[in-house]
Amino acid sequence: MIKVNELRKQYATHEAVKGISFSVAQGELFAFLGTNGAGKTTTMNMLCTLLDATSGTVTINGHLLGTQQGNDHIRRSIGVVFQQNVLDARLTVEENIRARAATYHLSKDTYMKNYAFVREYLQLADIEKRYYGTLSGGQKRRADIARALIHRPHILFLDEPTTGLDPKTRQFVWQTIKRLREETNMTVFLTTHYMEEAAVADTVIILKDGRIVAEGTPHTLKMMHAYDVLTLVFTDVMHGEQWLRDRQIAYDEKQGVYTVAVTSPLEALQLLKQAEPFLASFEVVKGTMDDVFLHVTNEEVVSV
Ligand SMILES: Nc1ncnc2c1ncn2[C@@H]1O[C@H](COP(=O)(O)OP(=O)(O)OP(=O)(O)O)[C@@H](O)[C@H]1O
Repeated sequence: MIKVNELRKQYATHEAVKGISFSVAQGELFAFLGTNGAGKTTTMNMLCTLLDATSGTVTINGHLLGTQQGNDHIRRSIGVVFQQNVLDARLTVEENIRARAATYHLSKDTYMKNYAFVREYLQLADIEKRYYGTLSGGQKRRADIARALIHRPHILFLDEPTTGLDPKTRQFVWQTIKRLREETNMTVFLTTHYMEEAAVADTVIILKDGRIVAEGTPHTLKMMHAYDVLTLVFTDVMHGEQWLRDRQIAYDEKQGVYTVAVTSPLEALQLLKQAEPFLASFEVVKGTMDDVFLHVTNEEVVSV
């Protein structure tokens, strides 16, 4: 659905995107992560035809970005939800969506059908007649997503869609995205700072200073860059410490709790079997996408 090759963006003296390449398959949930200022929004704006690339090639849904005709086709193929709310505060939600639909020259029948679709998916019944400017942040987000979907695009771009929302609204946004993907096979390109959102993506890319520093499934990234942690409390501390030292197991100790990094739950199990005679309690804590993010953004460039 999306193919990006050696994409670059130079702003005056600053190169914000430094030759990145990746592809996104149809129906994929693709998470684009990065430190502040890494170039996520710049990349997304280039893919959405809002910003000219300095160099590189991009095809979206088979259309080449950068030509008038290609950009027109791409705009019809994509829906975009921006970080900031972009609807007109003085119009109602339905008027905003209708105004958007007009830019795609949808027939009346198609508009009615598509409106019924977004009204149901985004639960607009209680807000469609209200002025956009009077809505809460969560209600605005529902309207923003409905507007992005009114022409039934194949690909939905979401730039930090849940930032600043309460947990219930975040959950609603996520359930809606999940449903859209399951029921319409929509491709979703997402930028986010919430690692738990990235953990459910099919593919994750992590950007730092305009370069890709990691790419893979959440599972492979966690295998490579996050450790599971085994915590141990010993009944017999002397014996426990001696056992760790004898086996040359690196550990941290805080207030009688010993922490050991393990590569898998199976390794934890093997250690637990050995330590069982002098063990009071234990816990295995799984590595997270947070660990991955911190690891790859604090260290040297890592290719996965
Ligand atoms: N119009 C512009 N002119 C000059 N520099 C810009 C412009 N827009 C962005 N930049 C710079 O380019 C870099 C990338 O910015 P961008 O907004 O793409 O990052 P981001 O990854 O989306 O960050 P954040 O997570 O903070 O939203 C930053 O250093 C930013 O200051």
